[in-house]
Amino acid sequence: MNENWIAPSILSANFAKLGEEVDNVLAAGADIVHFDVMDNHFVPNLTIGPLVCEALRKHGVTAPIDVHLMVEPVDRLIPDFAKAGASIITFHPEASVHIDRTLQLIKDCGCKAGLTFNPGTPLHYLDHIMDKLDIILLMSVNPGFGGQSFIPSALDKLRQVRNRIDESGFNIRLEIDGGVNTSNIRAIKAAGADTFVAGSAIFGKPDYKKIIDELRAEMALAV
Ligand SMILES: O=C(CO)[C@@H](O)[C@H](O)COP(=O)(O)O
Ligand SMILES: [Fe+2]
Repeated sequence: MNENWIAPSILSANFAKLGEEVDNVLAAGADIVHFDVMDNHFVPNLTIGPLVCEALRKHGVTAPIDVHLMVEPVDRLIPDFAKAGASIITFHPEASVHIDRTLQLIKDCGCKAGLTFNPGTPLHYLDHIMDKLDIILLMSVNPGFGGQSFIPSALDKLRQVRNRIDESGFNIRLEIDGGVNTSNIRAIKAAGADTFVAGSAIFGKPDYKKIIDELRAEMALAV
């Protein structure tokens, strides 16, 4: 697997042919599948649940599925997503009453666990739980919709989290989600991200291999 992961957000895919869309982005060089779950309560939109995750597995998708839960409450969906084939499950601290318990639940279900931060969510939620994290997801848009513009303050937040990860000594991936495209991925990489969600930037283009190659080429220029 590549060191830096490109994670197409299927929120921007054509849902009428989702299996084919996922096959195509993976064949084009994507590393993992980013799966946005919205409940019209925690965020003002409604998307897909465990049945769709299971359907992708039954369709033959073997790549890691990165489930980004934007739901509240969060705990009762975790076993369902694990059974449906999720590989990584992240949730927002505001959606869990007991963050440590929710992280442990994800791990007990056999998945990699992560915490997701909205642009305005403080990083103190990282205190005391770094040892339970496999991934930290920083949102660079407010959650709920694809196709929004990258919020520049996310770059400083990325640098802060990169420092915290490096100082902790734990092996934790750092994922960025929202408004990622060829014009900003170099700065995002330089700020410390290693996992790059991109929805509209990839599914909005006719040639998935061309855009994924372009994203990787830009990323490689980061210093
Ligand atoms: O979680 C979310 C939105 O809430 C994201 O995963 C978006 O779906 C990313 O889409 P783009 O901003 O890349 O179009
Ligand atoms: Fe997402």
